[in-house]
Amino acid sequence: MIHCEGLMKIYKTDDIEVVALQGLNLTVKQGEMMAIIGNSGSGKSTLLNILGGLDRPSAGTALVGKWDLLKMTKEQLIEYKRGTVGFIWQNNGRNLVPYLTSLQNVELPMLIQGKADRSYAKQLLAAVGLEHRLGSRLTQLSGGEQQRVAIAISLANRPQLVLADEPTGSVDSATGEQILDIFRRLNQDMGVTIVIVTHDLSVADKVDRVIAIRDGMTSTEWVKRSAGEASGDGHVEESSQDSGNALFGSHHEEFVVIDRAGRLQIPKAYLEAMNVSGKAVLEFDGKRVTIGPPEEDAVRSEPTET
Ligand SMILES: Nc1ncnc2c1ncn2[C@@H]1O[C@H](COP(=O)(O)OP(=O)(O)OP(=O)(O)O)[C@@H](O)[C@H]1O
Repeated sequence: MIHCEGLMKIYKTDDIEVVALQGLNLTVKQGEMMAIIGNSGSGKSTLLNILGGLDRPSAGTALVGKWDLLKMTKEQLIEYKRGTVGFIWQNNGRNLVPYLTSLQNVELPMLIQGKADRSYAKQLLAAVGLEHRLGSRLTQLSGGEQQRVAIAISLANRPQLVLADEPTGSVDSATGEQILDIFRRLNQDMGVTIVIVTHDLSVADKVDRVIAIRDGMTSTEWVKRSAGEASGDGHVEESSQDSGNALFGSHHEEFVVIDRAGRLQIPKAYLEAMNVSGKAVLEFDGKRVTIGPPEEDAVRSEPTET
């Protein structure tokens, strides 16, 4: 469904250039529900905006379904935004028209497309548990209910892909959980691919896969283990918070992402602990690669006896 390779985004202002994505690789399968996490400024929103057709990539490959996001014309971009992809923002104001009812809000994108379908709009509101609030104006709905209307709106034009930017960011944790359960149901029932960008680590339990972005590149990936695997021998390797292993415990298997050119990101904490900067020594024993400081640095960093 999504294939990004070597994706670059450079923002140019008068006198500076900001490299927001620097060769990012990402593949998302059709029908997958996954999350992207990362520190502030790591490039999550930039990636989501590119996938949503709201921003243009600078270079690389970005394919979504049949669309090539680097080569699309303006007209194709409009068609893509209306028909292929649905977007949910943290800030409801961007999703919803406050003086319309829930039902009118869901019908609006259909009308813009010239494809009014009241019964499908009702069906979507029922799917998010709001069949009893069809005629309510948005001001009469709670934050969580408004977010559910936003989910129904994102599905109005039957997109194959839904992108959600911090969908649980402005609701309490119980409501956040409900929203994620709705996503999961829609993902299973309608087969829609869902990509969630979030700071909320509890999202990990609700998705198939979590990918971390660091400095504009995908760095680490956690894949949810099946119930049998998770209970296995219960052995979980401990490592620093920065590597992320401690984030999701034994329910997820952690992988480092290696791009086609063989590049990977080593967590800063590991490099500092090894006293490695600039260059390192790699050893391969036929099965595993070990990385360490160059010999003279290793000797220098060893404690001296007195
Ligand atoms: N329109 C823009 N013009 C210039 N720089 C930008 C622009 N948008 C984002 N950036 C920069 O690109 C980098 C990535 O920003 P981005 O918003 O994608 O990060 P993020 O991971 O979504 O952060 P947050 O979690 O805080 O939303 C940051 O250094 C940011 O300052």
